[in-house]
Amino acid sequence: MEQISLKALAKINLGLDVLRRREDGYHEVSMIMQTIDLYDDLTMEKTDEPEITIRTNWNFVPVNQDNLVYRAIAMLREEFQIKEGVRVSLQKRIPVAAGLAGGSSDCAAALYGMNRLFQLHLSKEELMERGARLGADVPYCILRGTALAEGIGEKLTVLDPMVECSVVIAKPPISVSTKWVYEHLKLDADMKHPDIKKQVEDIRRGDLEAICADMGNVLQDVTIPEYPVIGTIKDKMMEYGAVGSMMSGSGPTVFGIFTNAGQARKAKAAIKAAGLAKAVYVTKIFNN
Ligand SMILES: C[C@](O)(CO)[C@H](O)COP(=O)(O)OP(=O)(O)OC[C@H]1O[C@@H](n2ccc(N)nc2=O)[C@H](O)[C@@H]1O
Ligand SMILES: Nc1ncnc2c1ncn2[C@@H]1O[C@H](COP(=O)(O)OP(=O)(O)OP(=O)(O)O)[C@@H](O)[C@H]1O
Repeated sequence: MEQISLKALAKINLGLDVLRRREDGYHEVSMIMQTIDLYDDLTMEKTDEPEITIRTNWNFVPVNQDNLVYRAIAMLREEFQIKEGVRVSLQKRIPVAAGLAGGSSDCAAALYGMNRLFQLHLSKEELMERGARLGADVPYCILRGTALAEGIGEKLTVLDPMVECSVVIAKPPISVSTKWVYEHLKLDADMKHPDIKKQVEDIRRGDLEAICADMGNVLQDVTIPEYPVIGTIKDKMMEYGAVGSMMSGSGPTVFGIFTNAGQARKAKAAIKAAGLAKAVYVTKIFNN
């Protein structure tokens, strides 16, 4: 095989709790991860020249070692002493620095692609282990589907598949650094924690109303006061018939869960018309 084309899918967090801050600055979390049908296209091709080259449609996305795709390829090339180079074409669609794991998912796809292109015979678990070195969300992006993520996000338990539904994604025109959000989180006794265990049970029962009622993301305590537009988009989603709406990951993207695709399209139009976000998509849950 000389070339491979892959879909790098985005995720949302249906629940996100932070339990404690570790000595190294990372946080112990308990989160419910869900893949959605919004993706970047990644094509990887073997080359004789021993270089990694990345082309992308979005000029603000780095194409050097700052790109997680580059790091994934470099890591496996070194480990397996690969002489050939890799040419990558990356068609971005997932908003960047948005809380949708865009970079992490591209990275996961690159690890998967290297394994196939160079027949490295790594198992999924072995790929996930290597992914954890590049980012907390990368192992999940290799696993995909509905999962509980613990530890710093790398300890994964597969859950029952999430109820099929429409998902509206709206990214307001602000960039939020994940590091900054975690650093500004106040882990005190007043913090309201979502009940992740209960939400796991809601998913098992396939009860969409309950899943949405139990949604919670503690990182919103940091982002909403700083960027009130996040709260305004949530309100708009609810006004237009969402069963639930919340910020994904460290934000600023807000997602809305809809049982009716027509309502989802109307919510998208309303968010755009109100000038709350330009990057608005109607997509759906993606189960493996
Ligand atoms: C917000 C989420 O996207 C939710 O899924 C993840 O928790 C973040 O995952 P990620 O972007 O893959 O995170 P990394 O690239 O590994 O880390 C970025 C920064 O986020 C902070 N970070 C990340 C994960 C974690 N469990 N605790 C943290 O404190 C650290 O300051 C780190 O420097
Ligand atoms: N393949 C990539 N696509 C987009 N950005 C990337 C990529 N690789 C590295 N980056 C860098 O990573 C930063 C964060 O982008 P990314 O889209 O991964 O964030 P995110 O959606 O917040 O992810 P997460 O949900 O994991 O926090 C960007 O500022 C960008 O410069």
